[in-house]
Amino acid sequence: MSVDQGWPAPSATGAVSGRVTVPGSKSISNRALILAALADGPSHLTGLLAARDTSLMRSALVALGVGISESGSTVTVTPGSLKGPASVDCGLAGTVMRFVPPVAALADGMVAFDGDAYARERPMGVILDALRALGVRIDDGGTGRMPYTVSGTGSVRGGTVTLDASGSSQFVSALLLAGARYDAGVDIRHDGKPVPSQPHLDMSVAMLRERGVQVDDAEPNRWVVAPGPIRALDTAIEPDLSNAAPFLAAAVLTGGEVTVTGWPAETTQPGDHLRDIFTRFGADVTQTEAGLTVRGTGRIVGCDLDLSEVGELSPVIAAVAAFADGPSYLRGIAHLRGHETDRLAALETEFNALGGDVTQTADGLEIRPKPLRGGLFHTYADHRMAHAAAVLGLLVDGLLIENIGTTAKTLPEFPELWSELVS
Ligand SMILES: O=C(O)C1=C[C@@H](OP(=O)(O)O)[C@@H](O)[C@H](O)C1
Ligand SMILES: C=C(OP(=O)(O)O)C(=O)O
Repeated sequence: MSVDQGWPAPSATGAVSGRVTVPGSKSISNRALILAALADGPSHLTGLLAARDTSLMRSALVALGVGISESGSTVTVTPGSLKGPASVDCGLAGTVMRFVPPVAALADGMVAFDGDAYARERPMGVILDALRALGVRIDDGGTGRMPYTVSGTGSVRGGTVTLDASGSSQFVSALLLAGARYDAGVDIRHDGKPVPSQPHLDMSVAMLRERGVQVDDAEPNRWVVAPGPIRALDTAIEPDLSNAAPFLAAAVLTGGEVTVTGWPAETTQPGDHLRDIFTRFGADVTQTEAGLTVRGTGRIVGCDLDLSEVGELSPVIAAVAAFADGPSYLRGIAHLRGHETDRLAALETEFNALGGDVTQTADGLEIRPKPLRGGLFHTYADHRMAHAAAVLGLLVDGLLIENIGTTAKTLPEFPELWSELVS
């Protein structure tokens, strides 16, 4: 086995400026695939992300009996009768390991789930218990973790379920996406500390409503999905605004100007919060028909930010904060310990290994800027750790990113797009 010497992160020789087009949103793509698979007819999807997480989702749905074909840039999803036996590889994709079991519960037969080694560490018990409460047979050997099997009978009773989704919004989204197809629909009640990632919940609800599903989310911490058909819908997937973060950060840190094309005027994506976040760090942000433009002003202001709604942005935000004029406090992100890796521990360890001064708190990170030196930055199979490392590498000579290929989880083109923009 060859030893990974690390990918030399390009350093910025001046202000980084340019235009970037990022591919489709992971979160919208995987929701669109699930909803099309459960719909009342074929759906045509354009702009679907082609990356590891979406390819795992496609394979999972095909294994269950869904037809998926591709012609040019259009992916056609044709619902089929859902059947086991089948095996699903979840990789490290939260959207596959959480969103597919409620779909597999509708299949007739047994569906076995497994994934990457670290996927077994990611929290799963809440969604498995919720499915059990809705009448689904699940065997996880009593672990509450992967691997597990879902043994369906072709229908799910559904009804009311109470769960604690403070560990991940995906537990709620998973039930929302399939719930209309359950006999009694689903009435989800959250009981616990606040549910993170509100934009992702809004995304699930909005995408269901676009397909004619009745969802009542008027009461806090409760979502009621009426039973009924999910209408097929031809739709274009928005660019992934969270994956735009490192490119825009390059402008903030180098006093450059970067435009991300096709930024939607309205969206439920958490990445839209970057407009506000980068403004708070001191950048100029403008949105036009051409896209979103971020211009670095030469001043990077230390910030106190509650990132609970937009946790997936945290690694890149932490990298920007490492060069600010004062300390930054990132709060509300304890649930990042259950992401691709324990992101709070990973960011603390890797930034400090370069000479940084980062401390984990109970629910976030304190980042006190210090001069950083080069070295090998470990990425823990986490695409967003790689993005954070690339951002640091702009201003730190000799930074090597271990396993840059991990960016294929949601943006396989990252190394090329990054090199093109920075050099
Ligand atoms: O529903 C989704 O598509 C996602 C929800 C969020 O999960 P958590 O609520 O577990 O953070 C987010 O971090 C993840 O990248 C994608
Ligand atoms: C947390 C993330 O992914 P997942 O969908 O695997 O949970 C992420 O992309 O930052």
